[in-house]
This record gives sequence, structure tokens and C-alpha cells, in this order.
Amino acid sequence: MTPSPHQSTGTAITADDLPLDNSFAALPPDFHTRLMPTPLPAPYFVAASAKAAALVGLDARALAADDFVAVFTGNAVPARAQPLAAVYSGHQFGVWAGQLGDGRAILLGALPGPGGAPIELQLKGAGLTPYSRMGDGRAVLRSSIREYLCSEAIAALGIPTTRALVITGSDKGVMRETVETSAVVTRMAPSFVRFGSFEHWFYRDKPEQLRILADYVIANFYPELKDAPNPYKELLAEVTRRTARMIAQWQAVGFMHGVMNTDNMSILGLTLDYGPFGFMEAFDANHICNHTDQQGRYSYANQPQVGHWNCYALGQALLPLIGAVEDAQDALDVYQDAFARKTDELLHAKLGLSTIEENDTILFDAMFKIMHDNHVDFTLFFRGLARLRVDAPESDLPALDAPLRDQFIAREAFDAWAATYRARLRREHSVDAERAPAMDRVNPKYVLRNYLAQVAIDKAQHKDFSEIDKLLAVLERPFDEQPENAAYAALPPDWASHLEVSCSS
Ligand SMILES: Nc1ncnc2c1ncn2[C@@H]1O[C@H](COP(=O)(O)OP(=O)(O)OP(=O)(O)O)[C@@H](O)[C@H]1O
Ligand SMILES: [Mg+2]
Repeated sequence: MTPSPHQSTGTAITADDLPLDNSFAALPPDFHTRLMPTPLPAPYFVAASAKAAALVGLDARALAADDFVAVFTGNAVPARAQPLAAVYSGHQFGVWAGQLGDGRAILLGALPGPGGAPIELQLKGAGLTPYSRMGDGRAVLRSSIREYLCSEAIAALGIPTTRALVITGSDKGVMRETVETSAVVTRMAPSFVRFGSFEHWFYRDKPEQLRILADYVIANFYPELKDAPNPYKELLAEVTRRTARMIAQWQAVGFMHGVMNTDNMSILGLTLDYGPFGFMEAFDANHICNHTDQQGRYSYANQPQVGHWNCYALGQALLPLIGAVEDAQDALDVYQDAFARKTDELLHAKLGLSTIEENDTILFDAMFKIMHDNHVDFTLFFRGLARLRVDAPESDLPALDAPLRDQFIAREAFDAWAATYRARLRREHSVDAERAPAMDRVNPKYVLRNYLAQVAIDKAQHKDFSEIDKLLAVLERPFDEQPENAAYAALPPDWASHLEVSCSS
């Protein structure tokens, strides 16, 4: 094995020396199973995120060396790692699913992150665990590339998320709809504890374990709540608030998670588990991104209320600790207001409005209605909105409006809405040259469209990983114009119309 320097500054150390520390491993044994990852034959480096690596003081270029590839495939375990799989349960598609757990994810431990706060490293696809049920403990290259790219894209959009550090691959075949090759994606987060981690102990009627877990989460991730009169109520309120805000941010960029089961809801309010996700293209408020979700439980329009439902599931689980139902209810009531406020803030920014008027909601609703009726591309519409002019001569406006207006089939519906919007901007004396750049900082030009991921995946299946790096570089600067990369902002090509994503991963 070739030892490699891993830090951009300081002394070179090997993967074996990674200063890992695993606070979750110190919880009682019924919270996890300590076990080794299962090696994969002849692993190879696929891609690494420089930005994610920098968070834990690693140099992404060093991660391609043999010793790091071995560690991040699970073929070698650093001396200070305490690998484990965590147990959790959860509601899947609204139904209690009983015990689940890390069926293919193995936590190695945490590295010091910004300010010294620990950031855990978890290998997804690293082999069987006692919680694998019918699964094979593996992840395929296809889904690992999607998870890697989208984690980093969502982070660049400023939305709370788990991160992706590195992907390694192996030609060992795994069966999905067809035989695919395996991969391991190393994810990073302060914690991977889920709503379902709490539900697990509630449904097993183990209030002591419930308390141990809640105290662990508060001590490590919400220390400011420790001395509150009812810290468990405050924990529920804070998680509810973070969840509501995160989902408001998803809605504002047209992100659809696809599997908002309670075992995929992070106790830190992070976007967790990138499976059959999608970014809205032709706008349909009821769009369902996950082919497996036939009822549309997790459609775009349903995400906000499902987020609230999931917080109720967490509230139910925490009730033995909180005490009074009224207190839990108070904490859950935070949701509506937090979601509405965040949405309002984001929509004002997306439309370049710096004041608030009573009828703004009517303007926003009318906008979503014409977007829906005309199936306009979500990202292109909002990006184009910054080019709608206010202070140009009236006679020039039709020509200036044309690129945006042409996105609509019913041009007169656009004209009517644009007139209201323009009048609204004029009432606050909006200046084009100031408003447009501010709007460009919140309306991304580049999002991870399914077809873009598919192009990178198709090349990767032939061992050409260059498009993963190229695409990541574009998605890391989603708000920048990047004229040289304009092709990455284009509408999906015809071949992409048959693309379907499902729970198969
Ligand atoms: N191939 C597999 N082998 C073993 N277990 C699996 C496999 N795929 C999914 N599971 C398990 O099934 C449950 C639900 O799967 P889900 O797709 O939500 O999670 P995941 O994508 O594996 O992981 P995570 O939520 O950690 O991102 C989890 O307990 C997960 O570990
Ligand atoms: Mg999951």
C-alpha cells in the first residue's frame, strides 16, 4: 500500500492514522452492532469532493492513494476507527415498518471539523450488517454517483445536508433490475441519528434508552438546550423548526427528496439519504419524482405536510420524555410558522422584492399557478425572472420580456402576471441593476437534473469518471453565470424523457 499525505498542511500521515473518535460507539451496546466492513475485490478510486475533504482537513487528491481507497471501501480499518452499524426503526410511506437500521452503512468514527466539532464518516455500501434484512449490504455505482453529486450540489445551494467525501468502486457485480457494479460512498455529517432512531425505543417501550439517546443528542448537538426547563420539548421544537426550514429551502429550488420516511429524517435537520430524488423541471405541483411512490405521498406539493407528519412521529416517540401532550403539541406547532416564514423570506428573495406587501401571497400563488398550467421549467423560469426589466423604456419591454414570455404556452397569462409583478417592483422603486444580481444569488442557474447525472453515470460505467468531476465543478457554483458551462443549464434532451428513478439503489 502506498502511504499518502492526507493533510493540505502539516505532516503527512497515512489513512491508518486518521484521528477518528466515535462518540456513538460509547452508547450502550443495544444502540448498535460493532462490526467490520466487508471488503470488496480490487477497489478503485472514482471521485472525491475537495470541499467536503477540506471540512475535515483532508486533501481530496490524496484520497486516490491506495491506503485511502482501502479505508474508504472498507477493506482496511484505521487503527482508531470503531466501526459500527446503528439500529433504528421508522415509518415508511406512512406505515410503521418496525426495526430497520444501517443495513449497508457503517460508521467509522468522526474527524475534527470546523472549530474542532466532530464530523462523522460513514461508509454506505460497505457490506452486510445485522440490519440488512433482505438486502445485500451493497450500493451500486449508479446510485452512489447520484448521492455524491446531489449531496454536494445541495450543500452548494446553501441547504443543510449530509456531505459526500469520496466514492470508491469495485467490479464485483450486484443484482438490481440488472447486474450492476458496486461502490461505496463515504458520507459526512455531525450525526446520522434519525427520527426513526427515537421511534425505535418508543415502540419497544424502552423509556430509559429513549432518554439516553435524547441526552446524547442534546449534549453533543444541542448543548444550548441542556438547561431548559423541559429540554426534550425544546429538542422537539428545534428539530421541528429546522425540518420546516429545510423543506422550505427544498421547495424554493424545486428539490424533491422522494423517500421522506421517518428513517430518512435527520435529527439535525439535514437532507439525508439521496435515493430517488429529483429537481423539478417542467413544473407540476403534484410531480412525483420516485417511480416507486405510486400514490404520490412524497410529491412536491406534499413535502411540506409530510415533513410536519414526520415531526409528529418524532413527537410521539419523545412524548414519554416530554410529559404533557400539550407541551409536545406546542413544540410541533412551531412547524407551520417556521415553514411559512422561511418560504415567505425565500420567495421575496427569489422575486427580488425587498419590501413586504399584504397581497404578496396572491402574487406568489398566481405565479405558481401559471408555472403549473404552462409546465415551465422551474430553474429556467426563476433564473430568467431576474432579466425582467422595470426601468427600461416601455416600448422596449416586449422585446426584453420575450425570452421569459416564450417559456409560456399561454403568453397572455404570463403578460397579466408580469404586469402585476412589474407594478409591484415599481411600487418599491426597484432598480434593475441592483435587483438582477441579487436575484441571481438565490435563483440557481445549475441544478442536478436527472439527465446530467445520467450522462456522468453512463460514462462511469465505462470507467471514465471525468464527467463526475466536471459536473461537480459546475454544481459547486450554482449561482454563477459560468457562460462556458451554459450547456449544463439546458432543458433535458429528448432521450431523457424515459428516465425513471426508483428506490432501487
Ligand atoms: N442493499 C441493501 N442492503 C442492506 N440493507 C439495505 C439495502 N438497501 C437498503 N437497505 C436498508 O433498508 C432500509 C431503508 O432503505 P433506504 O433506501 O431508506 O436507506 P439507504 O439508502 O440504504 O440508507 P440511508 O438512509 O442511510 O441513506 C435501511 O435500513 C437500509 O439500510
Ligand atoms: Mg434510508
